[in-house]
Amino acid sequence: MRNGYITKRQQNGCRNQVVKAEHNGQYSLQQSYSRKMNMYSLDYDVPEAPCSPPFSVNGPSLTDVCNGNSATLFLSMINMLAAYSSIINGMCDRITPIKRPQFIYDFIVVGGGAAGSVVAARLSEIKNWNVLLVEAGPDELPGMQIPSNLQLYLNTKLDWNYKTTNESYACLRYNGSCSWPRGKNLGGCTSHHGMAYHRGHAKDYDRWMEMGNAGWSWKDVLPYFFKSEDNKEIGRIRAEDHATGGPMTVERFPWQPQFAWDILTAAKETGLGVSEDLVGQNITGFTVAQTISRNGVRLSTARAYLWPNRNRKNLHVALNAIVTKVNTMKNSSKVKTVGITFIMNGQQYNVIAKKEVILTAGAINSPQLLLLSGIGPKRHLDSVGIRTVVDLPGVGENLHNHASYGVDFSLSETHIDELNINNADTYLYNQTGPLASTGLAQVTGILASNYTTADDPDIQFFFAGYQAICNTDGRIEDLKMYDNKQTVRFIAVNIQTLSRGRLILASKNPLSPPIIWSNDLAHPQDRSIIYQGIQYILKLSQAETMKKYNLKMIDTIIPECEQYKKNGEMNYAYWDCKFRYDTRPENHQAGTCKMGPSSDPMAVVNPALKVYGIDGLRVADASIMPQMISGNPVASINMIGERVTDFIKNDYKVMNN
Ligand SMILES: Cc1cc2nc3c(=O)[nH]c(=O)nc-3n(C[C@H](O)[C@H](O)[C@H](O)COP(=O)(O)OP(=O)(O)OC[C@H]3O[C@@H](n4cnc5c(N)ncnc54)[C@H](O)[C@@H]3O)c2cc1C
Repeated sequence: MRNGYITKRQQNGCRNQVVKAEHNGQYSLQQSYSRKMNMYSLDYDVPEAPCSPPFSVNGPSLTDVCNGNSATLFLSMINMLAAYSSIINGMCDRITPIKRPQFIYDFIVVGGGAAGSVVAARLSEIKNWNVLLVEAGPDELPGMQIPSNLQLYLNTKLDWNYKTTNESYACLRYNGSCSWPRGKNLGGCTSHHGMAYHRGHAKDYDRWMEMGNAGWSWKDVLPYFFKSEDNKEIGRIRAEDHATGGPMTVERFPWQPQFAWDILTAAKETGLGVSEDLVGQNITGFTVAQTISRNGVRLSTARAYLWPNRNRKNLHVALNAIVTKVNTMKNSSKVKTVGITFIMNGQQYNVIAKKEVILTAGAINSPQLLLLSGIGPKRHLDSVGIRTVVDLPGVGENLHNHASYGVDFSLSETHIDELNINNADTYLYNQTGPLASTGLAQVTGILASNYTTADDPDIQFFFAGYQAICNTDGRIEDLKMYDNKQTVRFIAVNIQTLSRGRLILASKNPLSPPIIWSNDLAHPQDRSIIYQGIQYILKLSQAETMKKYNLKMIDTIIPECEQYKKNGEMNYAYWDCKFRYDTRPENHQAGTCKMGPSSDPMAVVNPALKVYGIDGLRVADASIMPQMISGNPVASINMIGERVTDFIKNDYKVMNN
């Protein structure tokens, strides 16, 4: 039976059933929980289905990523039921990885994240093109599909675990080293991210055009956002701003805590404004975000683009396969891409790309791979003993990210754990309730500081709290509880970063992480924008609607910053110090393989995303953005994936067949 597995006890007609199997892979924990015994039974049958086994993917389970305590059995039950649910875990829809590659492909795509999944899926639409997608990590795990588990698998082996170094203006509490998590699995960061759907706005892309990138204006890119989108909320939001029928489902989570709606009321009361749709008519204000999810289940880009095409004979996916080099050949004055080298299951493969290699390994790994392949600044390559193939000074430069600061408030209400038996039961049964959401992380807002105008806003707001997540014992940054009270976090993000850092190789060992220097917050305007965001946050927290919660700001003491307080007053100098000590790097890194015209000596790719000075090699991910867009970037990176495949199809004069 494909869906809905029956337990042994059900088959035996036993009254005290353990796992109540529902239709279509939906389950209920309710009757499996013996209140008297205060424990769960783990009695179940393995399904007889022509699908991959639910635990075929090796990786941490919920019990591994949560703090081991009395809830262990409860967590392992959720993990198991999620794994066996075809709706949540989709074991009948997943791709089957190859055991070994062919010797030659038409196209090789490196990295299966927000861009790579799109590129591999779209290229393999052409039946006579053979496509290999190579991903360093494994497939996504069952527990990752539950929205409330946002970030839960970071800082495990499914994370590249990058750390920046030598920061003078950021993360000073951690000796100038910021944590930069990056997904190392099929889906890349889209299997870990907050799922908020945003596109930036018209001015972002028009700025790219002004930098010399013809064909990237808002008018040019909008059709590609539409191509990937399947919006489920047309009616509540305007049809002309959205599209249906694409692979990326965009919806709202089915559950919001009351506090989420109260933030919107507070925004109205304080004149900060509310928007029904931040990518529609009103690009500023506060809103409950639309999310990239499908019926209450996370929708990574791999799930959206690759899973439906799992049966294509011309699409091969290699997992746990780390690319170590792009191989090139010099013929008179021309350099040409030959293929790649990668390591899978301890074995090294050299695979040829007949047409092109497309790097979609993200803002850290794409430039790292170029450098390892001898494409980058000659002086740096000489210093690590790599022969220069193309002297391209911009590789690894122009690194930037969004940075933010979060203010915590404790509420008068007692903390209630949203991860409880009833909510888990609701989720497993019909993918609704708190587990089908990210709590307050689904609320966002966008406003303009006094450096800009409302049509080009530069501050975004995120929130945290009311998330049905287990205790990770500090492995990821948890919201702390104070006096057993509910706690919430209001975060102000600068979304128009002026500071720039760089990334270089630590050595020529492809498995060593690069040296990353973000230089976050070095530009005073970047800190000043966050400060203006904090003033909006304080205003919001004092709104009439918020009074019932009796919000109390938790002002964590940073000894180095106390000197700036004047008569206890939290002035600009004090906040400025706090931003530098307790910096919150967002996860929107970009710019390290900058797109630009040939006249720009720091450009790495041209507007068709071809790497300068070499044939048959493109980069298409967050690294090509000359300036990160002013919002959450996944939809924009999907758009880049859609665009590059159209560039390629045009170059080869092919139509989909
Ligand atoms: C915790 C978190 C929350 C976020 N929240 C949001 C949000 O709510 N909304 C939003 O829009 N964005 C969000 N983001 C940002 C967004 O997820 C990233 O910007 C986006 O996924 C980057 O896309 P990419 O294709 O450039 O890289 P990735 O998605 O990271 O994909 C790169 C892939 O390449 C693989 N790879 C790297 N090197 C190699 C190699 N040598 N060989 C083989 N494979 C390799 C990686 O393993 C990875 O799978 C969030 C990110 C994080 C981490």
